[in-house]
Amino acid sequence: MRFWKMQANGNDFLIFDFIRNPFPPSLERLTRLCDRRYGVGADDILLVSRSDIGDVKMQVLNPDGSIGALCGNGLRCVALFVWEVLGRCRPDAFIETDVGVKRARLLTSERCIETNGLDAKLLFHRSIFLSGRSENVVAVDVGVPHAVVFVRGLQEYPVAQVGPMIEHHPDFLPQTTNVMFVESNDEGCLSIRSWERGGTGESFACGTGAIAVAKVWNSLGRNQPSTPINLQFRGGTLQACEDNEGRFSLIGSAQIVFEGKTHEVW
Ligand SMILES: N[C@@H](CCC[C@H](N)C(=O)O)C(=O)O
Repeated sequence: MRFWKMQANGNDFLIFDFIRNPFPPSLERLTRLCDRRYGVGADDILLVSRSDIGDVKMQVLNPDGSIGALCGNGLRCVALFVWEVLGRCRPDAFIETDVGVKRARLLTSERCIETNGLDAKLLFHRSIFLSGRSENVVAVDVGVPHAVVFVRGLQEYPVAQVGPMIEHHPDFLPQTTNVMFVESNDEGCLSIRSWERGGTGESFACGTGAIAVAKVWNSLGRNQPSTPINLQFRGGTLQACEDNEGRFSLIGSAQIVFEGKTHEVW
């Protein structure tokens, strides 16, 4: 089966075209391809299928087989797929997700893609206790759940240890949560390391995570809504901006890395 390996700010995906492939393999077989040694390697699988209300529908499949209702970086990859692979007209793409139709727009001057209409809702702010430490966490719903944690010494922070503890913490039940570890410098610039739920682990960027952090930062009065915020991830910078109605736009890059075909006995 054909697939497209894509990346958006280092958050990498395998895209499968369920529009032109009438006999897709099982989801279990697809997720095995996320493995970086036994498969192709990807943070998530993105399934592109027909939509009655948008250009295409995007479904997000995590490496452990769970479903994500939205993927901020994935939206830009699917928009590029709609333009480059499906050959639809630019500069807009309307992508159906489990949390509504999102618009993507090519910004030719910057070779970037902007997505719009992304909602973020603050849920709770509390201290949570983990083995031997406690962290202040702000929970934000961006279609998928996020926990935003401000830390010091981000580059040395034990993301791989603390990430899974917060991901599976009982305060987030019945769901698990993505976790954004954030450090602000003296000038108010925000650096983020993202821990993604569902078997992904630490990723190089997270689009919905960028919006969660921007929402918290605006709600703390550290930035005026309608003023764009730059969020520095390991995989590069994403720009988020909240409009008057509290909805976000997100700007970042996306790229098709290569096209492949799985072996018949895979
Ligand atoms: N694994 C996430 C969905 C993917 C989030 C993504 N990387 C993004 O850019 O927003 C989940 O199941 O919540």
